[in-house]
Amino acid sequence: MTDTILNLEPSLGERARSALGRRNLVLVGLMGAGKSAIGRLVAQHLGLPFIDTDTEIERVSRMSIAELFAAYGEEEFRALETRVIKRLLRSGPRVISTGGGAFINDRTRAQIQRGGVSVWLKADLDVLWERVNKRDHRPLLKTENPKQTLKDLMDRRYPIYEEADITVLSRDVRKDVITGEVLSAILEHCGKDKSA
Ligand SMILES: Nc1ncnc2c1ncn2[C@@H]1O[C@H](COP(=O)(O)OP(=O)(O)OP(=O)(O)O)[C@@H](O)[C@H]1O
Ligand SMILES: O=C(O)C1=C[C@@H](O)[C@@H](O)[C@H](O)C1
Ligand SMILES: [Mg+2]
Repeated sequence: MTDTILNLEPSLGERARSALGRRNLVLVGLMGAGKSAIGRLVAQHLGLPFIDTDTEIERVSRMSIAELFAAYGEEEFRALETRVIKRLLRSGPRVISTGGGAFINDRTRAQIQRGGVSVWLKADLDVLWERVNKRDHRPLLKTENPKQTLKDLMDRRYPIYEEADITVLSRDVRKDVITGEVLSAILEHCGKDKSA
């Protein structure tokens, strides 16, 4: 006789997965918001494959994002980003972490709104700056005053990220905490929880 009690309740991840159904989960937000880090953890809890669009673009082009910007310019990069995201959305469901500018592009945003549930990881300037200033591989931040550039991007982009289905505040707490908040928000947004 064992006194182990099996917990057969579905986990938060399982309930969120059920609520999501066939839809993709798409993380959007500025550089450093945590889209890649949190996206990967959320995908593990949902039991879905994870993909980062910047990584996928680098894989298909066999160039780094910085090289793509330098060789072809931002416009060509955006066109490639739109094509890659369209393909990923069609072959889901999966968790997709997008590059910081993806949701700002009208065509890409419309595709994301059709093919997935979008989550904006919103963060304030100091949190973002703390995270991005450690590395200098981001082409848009190669300016005289990168912190001011980040602030300008926030001013221009935050009204557009606001169109995402879900907003979660990304801040300096454990990644597990943000991951849990994303899963709870999926449950709430998607309404019915079929497995509960
Ligand atoms: N809640 C958190 N607490 C502490 N560090 C975090 C948290 N979330 C993310 N980070 C760290 O911040 C850095 C930036 O996160 P990440 O690369 O996931 O951002 P991103 O939104 O994907 O940025 P980009 O658009 O440039 O790809 C990483 O080093 C990551 O580990
Ligand atoms: O915010 C942006 O526009 C970008 C963010 C990165 O993820 C990359 O997609 C690229 O550096 C552009
Ligand atoms: Mg990323």
